[in-house]
Amino acid sequence: MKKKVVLIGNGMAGVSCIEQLLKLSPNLYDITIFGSEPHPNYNRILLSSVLAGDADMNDIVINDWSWYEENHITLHTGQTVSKIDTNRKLVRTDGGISVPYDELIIATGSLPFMLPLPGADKEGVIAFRDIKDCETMIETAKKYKKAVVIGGGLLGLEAARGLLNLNMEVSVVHIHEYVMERQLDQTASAMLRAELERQGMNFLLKKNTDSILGKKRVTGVRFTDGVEVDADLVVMAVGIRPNIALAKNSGIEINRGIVVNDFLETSVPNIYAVGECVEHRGVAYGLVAPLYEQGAVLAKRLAGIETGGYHGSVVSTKLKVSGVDVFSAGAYADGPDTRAVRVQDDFEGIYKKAVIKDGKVIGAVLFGDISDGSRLFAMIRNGEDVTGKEKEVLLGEGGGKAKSGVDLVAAMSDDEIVCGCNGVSKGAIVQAIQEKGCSSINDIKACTKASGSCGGCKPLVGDVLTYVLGADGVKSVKEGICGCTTLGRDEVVEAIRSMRLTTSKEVMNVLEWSNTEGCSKCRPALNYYLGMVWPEEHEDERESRFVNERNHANIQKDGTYSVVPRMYGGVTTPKDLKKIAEIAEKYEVPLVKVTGGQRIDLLGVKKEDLPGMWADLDMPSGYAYGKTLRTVKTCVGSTFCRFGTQDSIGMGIQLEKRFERLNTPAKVKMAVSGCPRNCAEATIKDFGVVAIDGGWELHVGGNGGTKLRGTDLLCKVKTEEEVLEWSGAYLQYYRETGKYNERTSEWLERVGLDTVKAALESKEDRLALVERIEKTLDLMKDPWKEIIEKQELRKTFEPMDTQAAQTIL
Ligand SMILES: Cc1cc2nc3c(=O)[nH]c(=O)nc-3n(C[C@H](O)[C@H](O)[C@H](O)COP(=O)(O)OP(=O)(O)OC[C@H]3O[C@@H](n4cnc5c(N)ncnc54)[C@H](O)[C@@H]3O)c2cc1C
Ligand SMILES: NC(=O)c1ccc[n+]([C@@H]2O[C@H](COP(=O)([O-])OP(=O)(O)OC[C@H]3O[C@@H](n4cnc5c(N)ncnc54)[C@H](O)[C@@H]3O)[C@@H](O)[C@H]2O)c1
Ligand code: SF4
Ligand code: FES
Repeated sequence: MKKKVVLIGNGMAGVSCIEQLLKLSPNLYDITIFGSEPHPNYNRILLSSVLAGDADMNDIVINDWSWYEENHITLHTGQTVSKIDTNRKLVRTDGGISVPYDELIIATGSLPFMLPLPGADKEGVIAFRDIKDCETMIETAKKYKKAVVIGGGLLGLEAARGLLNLNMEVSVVHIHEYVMERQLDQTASAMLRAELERQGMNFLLKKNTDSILGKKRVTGVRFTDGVEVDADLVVMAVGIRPNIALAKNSGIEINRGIVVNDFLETSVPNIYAVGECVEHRGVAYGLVAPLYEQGAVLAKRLAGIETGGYHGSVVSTKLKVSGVDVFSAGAYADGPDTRAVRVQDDFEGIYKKAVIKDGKVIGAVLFGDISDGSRLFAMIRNGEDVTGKEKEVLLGEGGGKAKSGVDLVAAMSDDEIVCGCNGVSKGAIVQAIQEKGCSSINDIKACTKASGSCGGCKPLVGDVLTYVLGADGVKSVKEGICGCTTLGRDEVVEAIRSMRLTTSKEVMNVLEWSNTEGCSKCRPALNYYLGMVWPEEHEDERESRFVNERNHANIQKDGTYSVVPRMYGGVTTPKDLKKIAEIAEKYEVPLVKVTGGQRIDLLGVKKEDLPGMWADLDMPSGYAYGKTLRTVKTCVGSTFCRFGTQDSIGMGIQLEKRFERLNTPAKVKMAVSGCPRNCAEATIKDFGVVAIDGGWELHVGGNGGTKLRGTDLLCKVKTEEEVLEWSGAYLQYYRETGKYNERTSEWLERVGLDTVKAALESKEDRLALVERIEKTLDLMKDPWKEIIEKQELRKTFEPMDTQAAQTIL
């Protein structure tokens, strides 16, 4: 009869150990696994990517249900082991299941540390540890606006970025002056904070939380200095504690974690422990790479294969926030007996530091350019002597660094881990290249999962490829528009054009999307690109749009909507005002507000009231919700103002009537000022028109939002017809070359003003662009009218549908 091995904890470390064991000795044991969570084994690391919208829950499963079946593993999910009877060698769960073991592995992970604050038990106060927490945040963001993340470490910052992507306002509360102080020095930390602030994160530094405010649900946070901030959601990310209660109650020796020796043996015979619950040589790890190393040693031990044991790990980390490159490894802090080589380039926003002690690199911090990360990490782990060539560690000699990445790969043993997040060794990657024909980082990702999580090992995976195939044999890697494809925006649009693809399904099939359903990132993008290339042939895929664009109204924090009717150029009439007032009364609208774009906003409307209200209003949609032309703001201009040189109202109305309903990569705002005093603030708009003597100045690429940008002058023209021609050509060029979700301010910086000017310079080119934009504009219909008229669309606004509609994305 086979011996019985039982694993407590269906998480990353324990299951990885079982995977290794199955590889070494597939038939040695009867295997039983218990997991408290109701899911099969998944990649916890990627919860940050799910929250940020870069991955779906399906993408993060490491071993699905069938894997357990195929390997004859008995899996009990939703079962927490509550007792280990070490005398009778039995485990018992809270659900009443009792199973005997010959060998027992405890891999219960960690518990998030929840600050024991008054009010911490209120609704809306959560940790970020598992799928449930991630789902709670996604759901909360649909209804609420303000999030406070307590803790500016890796987890807190990744949670904050995800919540920003979910359109929440996010404040990060940190107890120290510098965020990520456990991984970064002050210079790198300050650079990181500046970048995250630019992305829209708000920081409350040197703040100690005193209490959580609110009745049943959280409404705010108070600090010990008396300051209070509003909060609809509080995420605590202030560290973790090894989950040791079960071991403790079973008489197993614990300290901070479950104490193990180099062979992962606990104080009780036949009981082992791996993962975050473990304390080895006084260290409890909180990153997966060491846990995989522990698992590999334990697997050998259980398989009866000789092993030198586990001797501890040096760790490296990379923050998984898009647009930010931060890397930290080893002992990064300066000490009395350390010296450092530093490179700082304020122009490019790059900072690199290698800490050296006794001739060896013992730690590194990189910001802005982390391409040296894996090379430095290998040097730290190998303990290579760099005496006399310390500067070359970062600066290189004659262009080359002390040792190239490929040299370092050559010196690595096959067992050494290249991808810490997924536990992939150099040997496994070499095998995938030699036996499965992998020749790019993406091939390796598909075959072995290496580089698929934090991405920090990409340079090292690249070095392994170069080491095996030579520089010419490696296919270059590019980032796809989302995790479902390796194709970039231009390639996808080109394929849509040349292969005449007209639906998202076709694109995903023909271009071999890895996830055949797409994800929340690519689905709306494809819908836009298809509509842009094939305005007549492509049928708008309503289900691919975000909730606001599906419902043609802006969802508010309490789940109600706001209604903004179109008012061309910000001009209204007493008749329309009376009508709006009556409708506001009829539907008991709680708030009527004039917007920044000179429109009237009716806030707090129930979803089921929307179609009726639109019908009563009988006005076009103001599109206050869409990736389209929002408003054309105007000043009073020459009609009334004594400084006005041109009719800015008339010009604004013409522009708005012409481009309303146009789908654009991101929202577009316009303004027209009647003279250079610029009362309509045209120079912070996507397209701003400013009247001058004898003509108009056309300004482009402005943005008054979080990433403030003043416009660039595109050109000066004389007539209103020219304004319409240039604006049409400009918008169409943006539509055809912009990335989905890219505002004109970002697009202009990417493609360059000179490129745009060159594209619009000749009248012939302008007219061709105008002809294409007109073709699209001719097809646009008012969405409110359409919903009022079509019963099947109207139905989706009935109360029963609310839940179903909201779970689509
Ligand atoms: C959002 C997020 C992002 C992260 N990003 C990174 C990253 O980029 N890089 C990195 O290296 N690390 C990262 N980490 C940390 C990494 O996920 C952990 O180090 C790793 O998951 C720990 O593995 P483990 O198996 O020890 O514990 P876990 O993965 O927590 O697994 C333990 C499992 O045991 C179950 N369990 C506990 N007690 C019992 C019981 N009595 N009976 C049955 N089941 C039980 C738990 O429910 C859990 O499912 C991240 C963590 C989070 C939360
Ligand atoms: N990219 C990655 O590698 C990654 C991402 C997420 C999580 N993780 C891991 O998950 C675990 C949990 O992450 P974490 O960031 O919670 O842990 P952490 O211990 O790394 O950071 C917690 C942070 O919270 C701060 N803090 C403590 N008390 C506070 C208070 N009262 N108010 C405000 N700030 C306070 C600390 O100064 C610290 O910087 C860690 O092991 C981490 O390594 C890793
Ligand atoms: S921009 Fe000039 S024309 Fe327009 S309101 Fe201001 S001062 Fe008058
Ligand atoms: S180390 Fe994170 S993906 Fe490889």
